[in-house]
Amino acid sequence: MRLNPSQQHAVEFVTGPCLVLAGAGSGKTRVITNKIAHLIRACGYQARHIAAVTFTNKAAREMRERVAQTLGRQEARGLTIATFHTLGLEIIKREYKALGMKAKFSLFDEHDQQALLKDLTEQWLEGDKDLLKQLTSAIGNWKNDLLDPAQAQAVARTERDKLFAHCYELYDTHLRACNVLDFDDLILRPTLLLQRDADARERWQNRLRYLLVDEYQDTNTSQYELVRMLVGGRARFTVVGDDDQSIYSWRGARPQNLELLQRDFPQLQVIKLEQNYRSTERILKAANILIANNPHLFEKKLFSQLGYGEALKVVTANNEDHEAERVVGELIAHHFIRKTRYRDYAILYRGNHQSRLFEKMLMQNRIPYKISGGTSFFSRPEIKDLLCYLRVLTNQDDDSAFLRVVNTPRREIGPATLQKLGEWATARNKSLFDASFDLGLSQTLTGRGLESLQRFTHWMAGIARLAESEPVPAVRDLIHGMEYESWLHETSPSPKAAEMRMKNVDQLFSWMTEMLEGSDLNEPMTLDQVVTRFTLREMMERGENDEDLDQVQLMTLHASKGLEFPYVFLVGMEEGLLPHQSSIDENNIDEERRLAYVGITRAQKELTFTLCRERRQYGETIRPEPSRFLLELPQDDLAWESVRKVVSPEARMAHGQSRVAGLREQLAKAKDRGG
Ligand SMILES: Nc1ncnc2c1ncn2[C@@H]1O[C@H](COP(=O)(O)OP(=O)(O)OP(=O)(O)O)[C@@H](O)[C@H]1O
Ligand SMILES: [Mg+2]
Repeated sequence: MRLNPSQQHAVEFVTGPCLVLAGAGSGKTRVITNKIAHLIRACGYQARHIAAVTFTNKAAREMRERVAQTLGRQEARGLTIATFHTLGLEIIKREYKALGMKAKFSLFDEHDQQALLKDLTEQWLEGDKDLLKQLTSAIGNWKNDLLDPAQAQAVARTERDKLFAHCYELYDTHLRACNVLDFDDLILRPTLLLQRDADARERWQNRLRYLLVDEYQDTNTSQYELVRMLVGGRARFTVVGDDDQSIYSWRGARPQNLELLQRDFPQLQVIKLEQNYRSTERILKAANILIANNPHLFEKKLFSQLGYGEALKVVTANNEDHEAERVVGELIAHHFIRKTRYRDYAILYRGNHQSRLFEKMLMQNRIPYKISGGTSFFSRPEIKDLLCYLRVLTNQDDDSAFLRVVNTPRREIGPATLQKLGEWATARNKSLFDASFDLGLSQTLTGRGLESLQRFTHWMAGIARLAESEPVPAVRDLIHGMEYESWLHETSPSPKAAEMRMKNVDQLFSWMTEMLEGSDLNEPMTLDQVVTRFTLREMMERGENDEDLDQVQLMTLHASKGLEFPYVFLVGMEEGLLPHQSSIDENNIDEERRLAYVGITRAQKELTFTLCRERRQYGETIRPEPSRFLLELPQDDLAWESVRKVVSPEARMAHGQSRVAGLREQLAKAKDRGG
């Protein structure tokens, strides 16, 4: 792969510590992948002696692919390309004895961690959510700063911090006793081990002889220390980063680690890259002007030669439904007219909760999409449950859906009953649902099991009959009659969680209603069609290796780091969302500006911002101000869509319909042309 002279220099400098400090899209990640190949091909390193660390699993996967393309799978075998956390886990797995752990340990996710902390601190915090949150982040910060409970106690100043340090001690004791690790332990434990155990340190320095770190600006203290321990005095490493893209200070990331590096490794070679190969000049100019409003540790320049490019669009929507409609509408038209792939588009947002309506619009319009990072609506357990009910409703031969719903919520239909039903049905070549109506079934099944089973299937059959003529009331009866809400309350960790889940169920119901009855954008559909649409979506969620599929990419700004897309929609450009309200309150606008910078610099060819005039928030309708970042951009390069005042619902309907008709016409034309 081609490299410019500075990149070439960064790749070929292998005799000491190396820092590549450069702006977005300047080829830092490309330097890393090329350098891996160079180390193996030209410097005699074996692949198993090289480790490259990235920030997300997605980034690690991409890097593995890029390297495999250059080197081939054979030569790349044994190479470590991992996130900090998976590298930490790898060390722990091999060093469990030195760590004083048992071979079998388990990992706690955030959920487990919260539950344990809540139990342990009941007498002090009384389950107070805010305090629990503060405690969790205090413990996280101490761990990221490599402080054990005693050290935390020593640095605690306020009464609150002293109490928190005490809780940290209880928590730590508990984890150790149960042989459990939390997320932060994956870095903390190996780092402490390498600090104190010279043998272990030597083993790892011998094993990993060259270390490369991408997105270095987001390392925190413990991660930096892990790097320092792994590279040792030999200091054979390359780290690349951009202080303007530091967006994890809330997890303890310290851009000052860039300066520390210079202090700890005086022989550090610092290389700057100045050409951006990703974005049009206009996109890059906007990004540069925005980020110039932040204070800077390092001077950086960045230019592009990819042409000036199109103006950056700003779309003002009436509300968040309209925003999703506009984005998806634009995307479809653009896709057909320009004959692009769906994977060329990304919809980026500040918070996970913003994805929902975009999902809905994409799903309704049958556009394949993929949510990275957050949980998609369709992979939530309550939605899967309900989908299985709907599958049974529309296809009584669907045995696997039947098995999922027959005892959810619990109806005392046990495994023994189901097994006998299964044998009976198989022998007669019937579906489980049909077989449950057989009179002869009482020969093999008796008592409560049979009674509950038949009560269930009769009830479902009744709903299915109603669904043939009146699907909306039928589904309403279904949700009501299955007593799902009380089941959710029994099985959810908290009343709040149960409420959230029920809200999701209601949401699915309202989407279904809209699809069954038709809307501005969609013809009415049959229940079969709606269920098939949902099921397909849910199946796609389950696909693991779908990186290659042609899907629109949805993700948070945080998750988009390091990636690039030809066409980017940056949505929710409003005060309160981006910058986020909590950062406005804490006067932490610089970090939000870096987030916006990361978002803008993901775009290669075209960038569209959207914002809403009105937005629902905690049950109220608010009228947000446009994001200050929009106002900081060079206005000559922005194309603000002329503001239309569509007020009355009739006018809005008429407008919606004519727009959709226009869109349909455009699509038909595009198709005629062979699109
Ligand atoms: N010398 C080059 N010639 C042509 N294309 C290049 C060159 N260097 C990098 N690129 C391309 O430019 C794009 C950006 O590169 P890369 O992702 O490595 O940048 P980066 O500095 O890591 O960006 P970020 O800061 O967003 O992580 C990629 O598509 C890459 O293939
Ligand atoms: Mg990169």
